[in-house]
Amino acid sequence: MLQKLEGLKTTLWTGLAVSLTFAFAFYLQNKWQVKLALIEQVLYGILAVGILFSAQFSRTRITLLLIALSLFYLVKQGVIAGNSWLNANQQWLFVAVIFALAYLILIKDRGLLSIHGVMRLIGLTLCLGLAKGWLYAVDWLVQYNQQQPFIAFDIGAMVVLLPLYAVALFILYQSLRKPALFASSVLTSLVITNLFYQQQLTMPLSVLLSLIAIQYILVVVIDSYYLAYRDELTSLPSRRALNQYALSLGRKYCVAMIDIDHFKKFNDTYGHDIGDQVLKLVASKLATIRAGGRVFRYGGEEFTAIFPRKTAQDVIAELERLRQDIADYKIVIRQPLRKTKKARQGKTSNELKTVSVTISIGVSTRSVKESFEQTVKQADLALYRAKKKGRNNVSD
Ligand SMILES: Nc1nc2c(ncn2[C@@H]2O[C@H](COP(=O)(O)OP(=O)(O)OP(=O)(O)O)[C@@H](O)[C@H]2O)c(=O)[nH]1
Repeated sequence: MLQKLEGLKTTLWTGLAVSLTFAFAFYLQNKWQVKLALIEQVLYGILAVGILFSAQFSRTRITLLLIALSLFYLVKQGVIAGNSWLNANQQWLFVAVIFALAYLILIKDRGLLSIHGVMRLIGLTLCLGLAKGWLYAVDWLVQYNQQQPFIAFDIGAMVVLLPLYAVALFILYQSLRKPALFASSVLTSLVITNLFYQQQLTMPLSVLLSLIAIQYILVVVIDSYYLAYRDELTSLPSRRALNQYALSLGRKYCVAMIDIDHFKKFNDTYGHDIGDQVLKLVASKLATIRAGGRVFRYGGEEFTAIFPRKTAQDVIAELERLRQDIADYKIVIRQPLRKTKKARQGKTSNELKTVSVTISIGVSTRSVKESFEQTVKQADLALYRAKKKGRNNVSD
């Protein structure tokens, strides 16, 4: 049910933003070429800020990535010994980084200074081992193929490309499946790092790493913003965003309170998970609001629409359109057959069922000297009247 590419938008936006940043960097290279020495110094600051900032926000995976970038840069700059070892093991380390990125996509952000942190370090060490094993395996295959040819193509040439494409496809899939800025950013970094490694992208290491590190810092900033102001389930702006928005309203506006009818019964019949999916669908319909309105998730199965510079009379037609749109929407759900023998045996049911929900709406125009909270209260009373009138209607 509802198998959509929910992360498509985030993936495309991230790809576009990163491509534009790099295009811009190329366009402006005359400007920064002369300041390379400064960029090399500033990068230390960017990396340090990124590590502290991401750690503060418990974005462990980003902290780990930035620590790895810092170590790499310190070695490359000769601050830490090991550059010749790095060059000699370039291929191995690159494959290990590819595996490590896939690993980071699979795990969750957990406290670094805890048992989880130790587990993550073990996981990353395993990636190094896995990469070594892969190189040995390919070596062995190449030798075996020379003695008894059984593979038509040059497998040796695929030693990096094969894991790279496999992991890139895996991360692309994860990134498209659900909106996740982290996965989308890792994907773009993987593409960029590969272009750099293949020498198709020529720019100083310090500039490349600065752009990548800034990208990860932005991921933390944007994700934190969304965490604070977006409702996680519906992706609509949250109650906090509503309160913030209310402060920017002028004297003339109207408020609509929107509530799903008999949602408790719906949850009881189909289960909380299906209830969640339906909430998401209703929210996505409400997000198509016109007439200059903005919709927020007020809480539970209640939403609020604000129309600046409008009266209730101006927006009733639009609210009616939304109400009708949702009432007409046939939602296909996969109903679990909990009581059947098949279900008891742990087999999932494939029974598809079409359901629909309705909404009731109460709308109120702000009166002179009325506070935002008072207008919301009036809209709530109108909603109560809509429910009393039999639900699935708009009341003012
Ligand atoms: N699945 C799901 N259910 C939720 C969520 N938030 C609130 N609910 C449920 O929404 C239901 C609200 O029920 P009520 O306030 O009694 O109202 P109602 O059943 O919609 O009936 P009317 O509003 O009178 O039409 C409760 O069962 C809550 O558990 C959520 O995020 N997900």
